[in-house]
Amino acid sequence: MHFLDMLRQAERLNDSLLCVGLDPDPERLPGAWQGDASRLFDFCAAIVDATRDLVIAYKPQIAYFAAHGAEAQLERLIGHIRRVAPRVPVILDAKRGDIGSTAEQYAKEAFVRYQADAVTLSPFMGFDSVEPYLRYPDKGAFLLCRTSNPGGSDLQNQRLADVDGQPRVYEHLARLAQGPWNTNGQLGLVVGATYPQEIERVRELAPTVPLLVPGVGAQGGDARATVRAGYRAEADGTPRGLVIVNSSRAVLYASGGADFAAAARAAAQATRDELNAARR
Ligand SMILES: O=C(O)c1cc(=O)[nH]c(=O)n1[C@@H]1O[C@H](COP(=O)(O)O)[C@@H](O)[C@H]1O
Repeated sequence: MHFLDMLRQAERLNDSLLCVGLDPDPERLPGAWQGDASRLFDFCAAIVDATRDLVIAYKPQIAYFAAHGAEAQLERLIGHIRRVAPRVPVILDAKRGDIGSTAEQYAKEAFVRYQADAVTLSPFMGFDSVEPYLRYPDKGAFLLCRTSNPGGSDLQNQRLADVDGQPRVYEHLARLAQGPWNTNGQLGLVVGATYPQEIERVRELAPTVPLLVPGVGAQGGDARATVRAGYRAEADGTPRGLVIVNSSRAVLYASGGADFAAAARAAAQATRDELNAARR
């Protein structure tokens, strides 16, 4: 199934725009697991079990596993998501971006090794660094566009003097992702919840691509403003412009105690409801 169809299906199934980010920091694991990197799978699997009917997607961040030599736990975790939430897509947050021949290897890593449904990419090196991912016709690729961190504006907000209308870098990128780069409808864009006005601008320039929006919860982004700026429904209620709103730490570490999974569920439910309230 094409990644976009999978997203739409999960959105309907769980009535949700919430993506739970799986960023397990050993130092923040609950109770006796604290500091034990062999428990990353156990922790994340418990979070998935507690939230699987509340989410449009899961987004494991590869660095949290690779930093601890825990890639096998990431593979196991994605297998676990397949078993307990087979209709929820997995976005591998890898933020890759390299020349074509190396990108071929990264694409294989994301889509063959980890069996992810989509990946995050830095578009800084241009279209030939993105194209190898598009050779997997059912998979998605989210290009960093206007990121949630303050330093995102250092480059992304600069104007391009040589392009018609002198757009900002992120505006130019939104146009490319909606048009010439989106050869098979596989592209999405990453826009931070911390900048709702820029989400609105990206949605204007890229009316139909899915937007992955991190930054609610721990980074303080506004959930309602995010949905109002980025979500677009068709007349029959079918989403035309989807937003996938990620929250990681605010869900994962809602409690540091034995009730961590129940607390994660409550946090996820509250965020899902807040997002839904904004689109109705
Ligand atoms: O690509 C991303 O997912 C991403 C882009 C961005 O602009 N900002 C951003 O925070 N992220 C990721 O989204 C997650 C945010 O985590 P929390 O701030 O804990 O919700 C982390 O995994 C970040 O790496």
